[in-house]
Amino acid sequence: MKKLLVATGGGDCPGLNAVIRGIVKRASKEEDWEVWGSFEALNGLMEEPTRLIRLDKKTVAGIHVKGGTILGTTNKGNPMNYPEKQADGYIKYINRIPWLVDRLKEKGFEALINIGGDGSQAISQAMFEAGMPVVGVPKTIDNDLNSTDFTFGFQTAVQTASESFDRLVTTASSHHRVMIMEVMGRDAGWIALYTAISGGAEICLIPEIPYDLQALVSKINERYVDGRGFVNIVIAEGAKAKDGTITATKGEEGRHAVRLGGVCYALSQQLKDAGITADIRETVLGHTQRGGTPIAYDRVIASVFGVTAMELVLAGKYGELVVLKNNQYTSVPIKEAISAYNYVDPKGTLVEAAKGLGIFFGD
Ligand SMILES: Nc1ncnc2c1ncn2[C@@H]1O[C@H](COP(=O)(O)OP(=O)(O)O)[C@@H](O)[C@H]1O
Ligand SMILES: O=P(O)(O)OC[C@H]1O[C@](O)(COP(=O)(O)O)[C@@H](O)[C@@H]1O
Ligand SMILES: [Mg+2]
Repeated sequence: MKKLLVATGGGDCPGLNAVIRGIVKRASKEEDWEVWGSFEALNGLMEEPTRLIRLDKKTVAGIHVKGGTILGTTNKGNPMNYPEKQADGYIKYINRIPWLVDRLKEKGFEALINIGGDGSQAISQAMFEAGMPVVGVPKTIDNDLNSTDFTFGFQTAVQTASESFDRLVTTASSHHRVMIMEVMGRDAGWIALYTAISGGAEICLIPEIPYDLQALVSKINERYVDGRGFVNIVIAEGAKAKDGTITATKGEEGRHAVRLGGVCYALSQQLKDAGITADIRETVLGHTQRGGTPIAYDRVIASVFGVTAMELVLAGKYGELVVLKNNQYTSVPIKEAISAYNYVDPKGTLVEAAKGLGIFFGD
């Protein structure tokens, strides 16, 4: 029997279970492959005793509709830069990739499918370069991974954000308020842009287009006559004013350098300081965007990604990331996918179309 290990890394996202099920179902058609899962990314493999689980058709039955990941995940403790406490209490960062590859082989694994975003796929590439046969599957609600039309989880996050946006519109109009809704996305404005178009926002602020505060004030004032009117703003967590800075706190040890969040409060204060007298209310959607059951579109992408990833393993095509490119399921070298970040193009057709709909980007 050949053994395959599956891991889910980075932030969770709707559709992870559908990928796991796709891999297992496709593998079960083969007589010589056995699928195992590692708990909390590769922590399950790194720990002693290991925390690994045999995945068969029974284990994965019906899980494609469930949010989160049955394997659990982590976005800390990067094995490429692993925090190791020394005897004197000092934390030393070490590269555990060669050790991990040896460990996988020692446990009898012939291949690894690593499901994760840009951060996790950098780990996949490092393991591949260290001699491990790896296939990557792109996940993230942020859609910030290059080389794929979409990552699964993104459309579900947009759906959730869009439904919340609709609710904020009715209360904004009833109270003549300025509503600011903050969505996730790290350094990319994809969730904000799609939500703004879907919901019909007046203003959409994204990291790729730093906003001019005075222009925003004028736009808001245009919407008010004799103190009556309303404005709905969608702002991406990574957005910032021209000459301004991002709103973030220091990341925890061994994680991203910064933790984004709270930009809607910063914007609210900036608008008040700039003379906006209308009531302003702020909503941070936060992790509601990451939780819950995947919408049908994400279930389809995730399920097909799972099957495609297993087929790459069967074909011995390693170092590849499964992608959806021009509506075709295919793969690209992981190295290529992580070589660039997928930003919204400020001059692209989507932003232009949004402007055509009257959405203001603060530029
Ligand atoms: N297979 C893995 N084993 C251990 N840790 C992992 C693994 N995959 C991801 N991680 C952790 O998650 C981090 C990436 O998280 P993050 O950037 O939030 O997610 P994403 O991979 O979706 O971009 C990595 O830097 C690492 O700390
Ligand atoms: O759950 P945490 O650690 O607070 O992370 C929040 C971050 O994770 C995300 O939800 C998803 O990012 P990843 O896909 O890179 O994990 C970001 O949109 C957000 O900035
Ligand atoms: Mg990421």
